[in-house]
Amino acid sequence: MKFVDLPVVGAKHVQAEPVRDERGAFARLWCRDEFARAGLPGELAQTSASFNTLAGTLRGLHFTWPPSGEGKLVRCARGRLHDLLLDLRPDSPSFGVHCAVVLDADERHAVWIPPGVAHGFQTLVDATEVHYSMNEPYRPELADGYRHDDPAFVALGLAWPLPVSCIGARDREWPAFDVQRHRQRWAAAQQGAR
Ligand SMILES: Cc1cn([C@H]2C[C@H](O)[C@@H](COP(=O)(O)OP(=O)(O)O[C@H]3O[C@H](C)C(=O)[C@H](O)[C@H]3O)O2)c(=O)[nH]c1=O
Repeated sequence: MKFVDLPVVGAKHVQAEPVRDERGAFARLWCRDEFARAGLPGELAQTSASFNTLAGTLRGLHFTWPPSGEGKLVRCARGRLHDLLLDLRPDSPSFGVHCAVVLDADERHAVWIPPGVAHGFQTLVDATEVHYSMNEPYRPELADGYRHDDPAFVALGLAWPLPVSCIGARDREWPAFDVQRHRQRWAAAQQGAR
């Protein structure tokens, strides 16, 4: 595997390196020691999958408050998707930075999303399946989100490749992002964890 830094500090594009032969190919998708050497958690706690019927389906933007240490390795298991990260960690050098990677099932690459970084994706073809591997169990009480088209993010240049064909009610109704309020909640969550 190759680990390529993304503009969001700590995020990586994890590129599979298939070994091909007459039968097809073989590729390692996760390795405790290789991940540890790349500075990523060397253990996994949960894996999940989402099944998305229509091209243009949008899920996100989701993140977790401190003290969550939940990072996500996101992979496209079928189809293609536009995978987007937005750094919502006020103490990060890349706070407010967003970036996106196209994940295609045929390439078998993945994206590592560090804890506290908002994640969303939009499917680019019908019947796209997304697999998640998390290094900590899901903690719903720390999970939160903002709208994919929040004006504050649009002002940062955040955009999506297709018109949204399908989006869940919760993802339509997240509160507006306010940077001061976000910073305050983040600091309070960090204090509460101490
Ligand atoms: C994440 C998660 C969810 N759930 C339950 C909670 C809901 O009842 C149901 C669907 O959850 P949610 O609507 O959050 O699923 P998505 O909207 O697909 O969110 C996912 O896609 C976005 C882009 C992400 O980055 C999130 O990490 C990931 O949760 O599964 C669980 O039981 N365990 C879990 O780990």
